[in-house]
Amino acid sequence: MKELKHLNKYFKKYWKKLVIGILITIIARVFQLVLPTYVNKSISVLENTIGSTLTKGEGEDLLLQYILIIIAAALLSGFFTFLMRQTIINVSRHIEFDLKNEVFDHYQRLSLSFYKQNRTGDLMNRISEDINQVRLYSGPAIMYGMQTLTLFVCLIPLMFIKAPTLAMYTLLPLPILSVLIYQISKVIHKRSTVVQEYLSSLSTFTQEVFSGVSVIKAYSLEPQTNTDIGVLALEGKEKSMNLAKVNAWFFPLMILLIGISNLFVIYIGGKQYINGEIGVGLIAEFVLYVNMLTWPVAIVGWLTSIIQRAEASQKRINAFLKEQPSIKNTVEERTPIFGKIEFKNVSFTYEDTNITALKNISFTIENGETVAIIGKTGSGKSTILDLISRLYDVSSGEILIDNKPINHLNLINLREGIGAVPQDAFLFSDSIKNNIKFGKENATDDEVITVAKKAVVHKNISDFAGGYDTVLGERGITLSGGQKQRVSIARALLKNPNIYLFDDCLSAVDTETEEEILNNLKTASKNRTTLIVSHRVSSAKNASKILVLEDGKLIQEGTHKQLNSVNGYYKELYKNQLLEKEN
Ligand SMILES: Nc1ncnc2c1ncn2[C@@H]1O[C@H](COP(=O)(O)OP(=O)(O)OP(=O)(O)O)[C@@H](O)[C@H]1O
Repeated sequence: MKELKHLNKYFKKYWKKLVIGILITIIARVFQLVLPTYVNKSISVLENTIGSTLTKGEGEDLLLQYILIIIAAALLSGFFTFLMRQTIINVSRHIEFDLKNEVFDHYQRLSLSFYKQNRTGDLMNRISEDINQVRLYSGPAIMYGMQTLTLFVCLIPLMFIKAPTLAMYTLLPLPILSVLIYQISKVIHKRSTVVQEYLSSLSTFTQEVFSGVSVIKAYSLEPQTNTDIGVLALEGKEKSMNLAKVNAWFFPLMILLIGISNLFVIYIGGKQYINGEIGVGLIAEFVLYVNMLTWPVAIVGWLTSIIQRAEASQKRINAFLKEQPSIKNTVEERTPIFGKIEFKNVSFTYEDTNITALKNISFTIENGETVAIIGKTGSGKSTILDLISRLYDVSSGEILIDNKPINHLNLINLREGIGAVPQDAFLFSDSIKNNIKFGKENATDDEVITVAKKAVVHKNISDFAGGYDTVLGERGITLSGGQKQRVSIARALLKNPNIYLFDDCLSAVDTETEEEILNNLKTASKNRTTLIVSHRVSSAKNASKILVLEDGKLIQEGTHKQLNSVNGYYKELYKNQLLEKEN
């Protein structure tokens, strides 16, 4: 129950509704108790009418009266049962909603490294399936628990008062039932955890298949994918069958033990009736009690299993809630940024792979300067941009923005001041307009069109039947790689930040369009610090400074002219790219 303490704050929040719900549960059960007593009384009326203690008319009147009482009590019990669900189950839905929001908010606060370390399927499972298990505890478990408790407290003493010997024999098999159900529930819990884990890996697998469907089709991997899913499905079938086998014991066992209890009532009650110790109506009353008690007794075992499952699920949820973002905003006051960037002996190692992506890098970019970063693939270019956005913190050395250590800046202001265009542009399943407006929610249509023109994508967008309202992604059209990159550039331009980070975002456009965009960027990013990561010299040559990286080290630094005048990586690259162009 240690893990479930996390829910106490929600129980406190909804305590009024919960208390009302519990009171209603008690009232509903008390009305239910009327039925057996009045069935007993009705049978006694029949006995007395046949035995001529009552006249036929009196008997019929009393019978009608009792039947009306039974109907009224049943209606009232039904009404309160309805109210009980409306309150307690409602509370559990509120708790589910709050917990989902809490987990989602927390997910959003966590750093990029958390997402690299955990599978998407697992993140989704904890926020959906695990929270659902917890909901069963916070609603149905409380409701059935209260029902059971009320029945036990009211019914068992009542039975002992009415017929102690009969009560003892009747109740004898019920603890056995409870223990058996508990044991079965334990096995059910174990096996359903296995099924749950399997479902989690199945959803991760299918999600990956659907996301990578174009690769699967391009490589004709459908048969292999089918075989893989077939193997997974078979494994799932076996696990579900194991669960079904143990589930199958649940109801037969219950019916067997109710049967035994009923036999006791009829046999022991019958003997007591023959001896004149009790009336025949009491036997009927006790048969009804047995049936009323069976489900609550079984539920004791079931509740234990629900609580265990909820505990396990809450443990998984708490594990993520305890995760602290590795990048934290420790500065409350606003620190708008202007654009000077300085790297001082910066080294950076990715914790998960232990790859040292940057080794002792130092450079300064003045406010409003345009700098290009060039280097072989994997040389650490994107890592430099990620460190400027503080997606990661340096392992050693220091980054200064406007002469202040980067971690002394308000993280939100820092990121607000940066317009980043990543290498693999990500667009949401929404209209093109909204995708661009992601950079500035309240932008006008004219502003959107202006930046789209600067990113040289306006014509492409206008050619679509839906224009800027064309929906992208799963629900709509797919843009080409170059179009995506340009929409992504338009998004950053709309933000109008003080620092632009363009990560190889012109790689999928032809050189003419590249030239046009670069010219537009020159005016758009005037007086804005701009970093352009590229493999092409054409993107870099006009920068006021070019940084050349190799294997995480800064091997050359200077203008196009300077670097071209000395032998080295840059001159070689320029020569090769010129040759390529001529050919
Ligand atoms: N999130 C990550 N986790 C672990 N290692 C990473 C991560 N991102 C990059 N790396 C590793 O760090 C090194 C530098 O990667 P980086 O992406 O900075 O290179 P790059 O110069 O931008 O390459 P490219 O030109 O191919 O984009 C590579 O060896 C890469 O495998």
